Amino acid sequence: MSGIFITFEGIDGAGKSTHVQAVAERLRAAGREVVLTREPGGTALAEKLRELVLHAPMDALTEALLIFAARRDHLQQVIEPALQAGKAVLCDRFTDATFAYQGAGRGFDLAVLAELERWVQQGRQPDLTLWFDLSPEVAAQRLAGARVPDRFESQPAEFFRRVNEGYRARAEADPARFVRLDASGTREAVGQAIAAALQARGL
Ligand SMILES: Nc1ncnc2c1ncn2[C@@H]1O[C@H](COP(=O)(O)OP(=O)(O)O)[C@@H](O)[C@H]1O
Ligand SMILES: Cc1cn([C@H]2C[C@H](O)[C@@H](COP(=O)(O)OP(=O)(O)O)O2)c(=O)[nH]c1=O
Repeated sequence: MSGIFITFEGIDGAGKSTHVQAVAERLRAAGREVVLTREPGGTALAEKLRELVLHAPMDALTEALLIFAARRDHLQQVIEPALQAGKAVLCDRFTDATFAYQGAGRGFDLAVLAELERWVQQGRQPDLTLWFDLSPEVAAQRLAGARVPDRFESQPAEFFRRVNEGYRARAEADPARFVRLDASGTREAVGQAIAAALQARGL
């Protein structure tokens, strides 16, 4: 069985974590070995970088470099070996998040991000990206009281509107890879849309 790389994307509170497990169970039931991971993070080194990125003040280039450094380690230590071994890798966020948060959200140079993407990923892209498209207002309502906000979650709604539009631009640039989910529906409706998308790809 060949490996498959699926990423989950969307603004904070869009519902990604809620659905990762169900996708894992579906793939396991179909006989696949599944690796569940996340970014920034997924290795000991990348989790240390995650702590810094989420909590230490820094400028935009430093932030982008740390995120891509974490990604490089994650790809080499976890993602690539799992894919070579024929496993399914489910990753809560990947490079589309960098284009959406650092690029569209913070206004960092997209051309520099594209160059870092090329260096770090050497052509590796997810096979499928599930984009949970949700308005910042609904996401904020869902998150209210749910958890302590990190450096990103404490941003104003306008920031998340830009981030969501950043995701839209990435999805429009690569429609074959992306599935846009209307994340404003019930958990059941979103789950059904995900199941349909997986089924359409023979998963
Ligand atoms: N379709 C939905 N309708 C209402 N609440 C939801 C829905 N999906 C998720 N939630 C809730 O919204 C919050 C954020 O969801 P979560 O999956 O943690 O988002 P993310 O991982 O994208 O940040 C959680 O409290 C979750 O239980
Ligand atoms: C992967 C990635 C995440 N982020 C941000 C988005 C999130 O606010 C934060 C952590 O993501 P996430 O794992 O979704 O946090 P949580 O488990 O609290 O939902 O990192 C970036 O800014 N750029 C990136 O490239």
